[in-house]
Order: sequence, then structure tokens, then C-alpha cells
Amino acid sequence: MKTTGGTDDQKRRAAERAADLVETGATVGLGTGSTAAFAIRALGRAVEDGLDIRGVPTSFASRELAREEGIPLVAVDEVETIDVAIDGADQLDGDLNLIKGGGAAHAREKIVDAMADRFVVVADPSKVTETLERAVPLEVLPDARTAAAARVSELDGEATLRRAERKDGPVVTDNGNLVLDCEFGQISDPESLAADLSATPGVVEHGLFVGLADEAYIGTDDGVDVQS
Ligand SMILES: O=C[C@H](O)[C@H](O)[C@H](O)COP(=O)(O)O
Repeated sequence: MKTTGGTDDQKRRAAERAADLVETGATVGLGTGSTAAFAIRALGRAVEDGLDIRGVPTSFASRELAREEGIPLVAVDEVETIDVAIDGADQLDGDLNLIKGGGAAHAREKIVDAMADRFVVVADPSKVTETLERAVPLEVLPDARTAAAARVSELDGEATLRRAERKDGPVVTDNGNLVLDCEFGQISDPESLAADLSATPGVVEHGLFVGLADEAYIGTDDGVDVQS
């Protein structure tokens, strides 16, 4: 699993605090990535101790890990409500706007996180920034990759096809699509950029999560900062 700038202890503290929010009977969105994985493991231990929950995985990877951890699972298209979702982020600003999709899972993550009554972001301090500025991942239909990259240029961005590390060729998402990583520099108006990207033909989903997160738990070296 990919790692990022924060330490595992910081990620674990944030994730375990978020997992403590989950009550028996809950339907829980299980995020993707190295930070969310700590929450899945904590929930697995709680299930072993008697917590009765259903997990809704956001990716192939989170489903596999949750299975290993013994968490009962249900697919997102089989639930109408989700009580709490715990998910990581690649970057977050002070208004809890996020960039997600470093693991190419942002399309299903957005479905799950948006359905949740309470969406808690778990992260380490290296993810927190004043203004979002990382590349925004776009999941695109394979046929749309050239047209979508051209639209990104019109929006003053630069799109790069994400390539796989362990095979020749592109990253293919869990949904069979491609990923364009799009540099826009500092994103002064995430809501407006999100609307433009959503309106681009062939874009299945973009990695800007605007107005979705309720709280962020930021693990530090000696505790957890809560932002809401
Ligand atoms: O597609 C992947 C997800 O959006 C992850 O939640 C995000 O990349 C953060 O992952 P990590 O906790 O490993 O930095």
C-alpha cells in the first residue's frame, strides 16, 4: 500500500480515534489508503470483541482488508444509508475541502462518503494545507482521456495519464477506467473547479470533495487534533 509524508503512528492515532466513534448496529463506510487501513484494523479488533457492524468497502483493497479482519460486509448498492464513513485524504484545507484519489479509489469513495450521515476524515499533519494544491485525480472513461485532458488544459490545468508502477501501461481503476492527474497549481475556488470537472464529458468522478466532510481527525505525535 502506498505511504505518504506522515508517520504510521500519526495515522494510527487519527484512525483509531475515528473507529472509536462507531457504535454497535452501525453501517460503516470503510475508506481506502494507508490511513483508513488503520481504522479498518481497529474496527476488526472491535468486531472480534463483539461490536456488531456492517462495513461498506470503498475499493477492492478495503474490501480485502476488511474481509481479512472479519468485518461483515455489504456492497454500497445494497444500502440506503450509511451511519459513519471513515476515510483518508491526500490533502485537506481549513474548510475541510479534500483532494482524494491517490489510490484511484475516489469514485466509490465519493459515493460512500457522501451517503454517510457523518463523514470523518483521518489524516496526518502532512496532508493539511491552507489552499489545496495537489494534482486532482480524474477517473475518466478510456474513450474520454484525450478530450478530458484537452478540457483540463482549457481550465488552465495540465493532465498526466497515471501509469502503473508494476506493469507497462496505465493504472486501471476498480471500475475499468483510467486516471488523469491534473495540476492546477493553487486551487482558489475548489467548488467552481469541481463543477467544471463534473461537467466534463467522460469524467466519471474527480477527486475534489467539497463540502462533504463533517470532521477531520489529524493524528499528531502526541494526540489527535479535531477539525470541524
Ligand atoms: O484513492 C485513494 C484515497 O482517496 C485515499 O484515501 C487517499 O489517497 C489517502 O491515502 P493515504 O491515507 O494512504 O495517504
